[in-house]
Amino acid sequence: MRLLLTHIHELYQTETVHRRTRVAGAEMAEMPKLHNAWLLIENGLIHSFGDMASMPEMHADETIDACGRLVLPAWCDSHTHLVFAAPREQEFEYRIKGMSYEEIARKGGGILNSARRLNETSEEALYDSAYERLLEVMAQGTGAIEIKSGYGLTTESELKMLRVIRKLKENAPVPVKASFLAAHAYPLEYKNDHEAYIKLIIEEMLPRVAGEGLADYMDAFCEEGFFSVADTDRLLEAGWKHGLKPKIHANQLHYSGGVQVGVKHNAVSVDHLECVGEAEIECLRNSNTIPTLLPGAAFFLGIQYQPARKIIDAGLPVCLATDYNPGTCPSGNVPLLLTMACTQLKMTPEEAVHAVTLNGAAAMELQNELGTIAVGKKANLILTKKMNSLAYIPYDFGNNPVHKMILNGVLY
Ligand SMILES: N=CN[C@@H](CCC(=O)O)C(=O)O
Ligand SMILES: [Zn+2]
Repeated sequence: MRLLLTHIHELYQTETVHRRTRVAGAEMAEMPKLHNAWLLIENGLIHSFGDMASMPEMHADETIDACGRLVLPAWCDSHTHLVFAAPREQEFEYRIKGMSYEEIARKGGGILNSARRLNETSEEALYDSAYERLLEVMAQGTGAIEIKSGYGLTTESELKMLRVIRKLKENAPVPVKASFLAAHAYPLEYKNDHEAYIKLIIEEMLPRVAGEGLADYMDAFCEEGFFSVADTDRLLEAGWKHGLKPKIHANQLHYSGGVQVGVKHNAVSVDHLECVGEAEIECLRNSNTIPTLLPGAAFFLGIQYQPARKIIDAGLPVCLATDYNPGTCPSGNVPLLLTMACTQLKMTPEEAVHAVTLNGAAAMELQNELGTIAVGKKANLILTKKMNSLAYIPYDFGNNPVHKMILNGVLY
């Protein structure tokens, strides 16, 4: 099956000779592109592309005139909690009236509230609602996604969540990565015995999760009032023993030491990063760990935004992800995330798009398959509505830039 796109107004993120695995620092502002371009897809992969002026004669099963439209790699959303049982709009109201996220959590709300609801919900119902959400975000441009467990908090419920994610992996037309996040909150029955819950995760849950091949990554919410640096240290070490690389929640609410413990364990990414100073930046500079920023959660909680400029100006890569979850960011809308990144984090449109394409792919270790327009990569692409430039996507806020999605070379 060959699909040909012609007269593409701008084709973004093109790579020819030089293949990049991530983009960092000043390079993030430079977005390679071709004007008035063509692109040929064969059997789900990018076959070739170039200038219309030098387009060779070729056969295609279907040809689309992309005049006036942009083509770019689909978004790679590397941090979500897409599987959940119920929304939490009541906590949203509590916060409007002045309660903080941590206060709500201490009273048994927040993550524990989601865990209660998930325990009462069947695997089938969880799958159906998650699949619906996945279809929604795919229609907004998402072409690869990471999904966490962490609303189970018992062995059976964590396994249930991870099986739902596995089923999504099997059935969705986009790559899905799974992270094991039993260390999301201490269940009430372990409130005064943290050691017993850590033991349960390490000795009972992890061997089963790894044994069934249910997770790609080990996650933990390293934060004051949640999992300490010492807890996280043990959990990440145990994850590695079962072949799970770390990818963790760090420095959302405090300068918690989460970045340092993540880097110590060679985490693929450390995510959130509202609280980042010189020590965290220095630590990241000497690592391969990708700083992943989740401005949607900062927006929705009304807390400080992540210092993206400081991180990029230090020569580091920045990845952006939605954090789609029922508590702190009930939205998986990447175009809206791009607007926040530009208006609040002061990232340029090019930096922001790099952060959710190549760097998003890298934060899921999919940089060799996705994230740029390169020969042999998977054809998961966005064909936009008519627009002039990349900047129009974050500028046109609240609106969906997608005209058609191309996933595995198939039009949606
Ligand atoms: N910060 C921790 N975990 C989620 C929120 C989970 C929840 O409140 O349900 C997050 O990434 O923001
Ligand atoms: Zn999260």
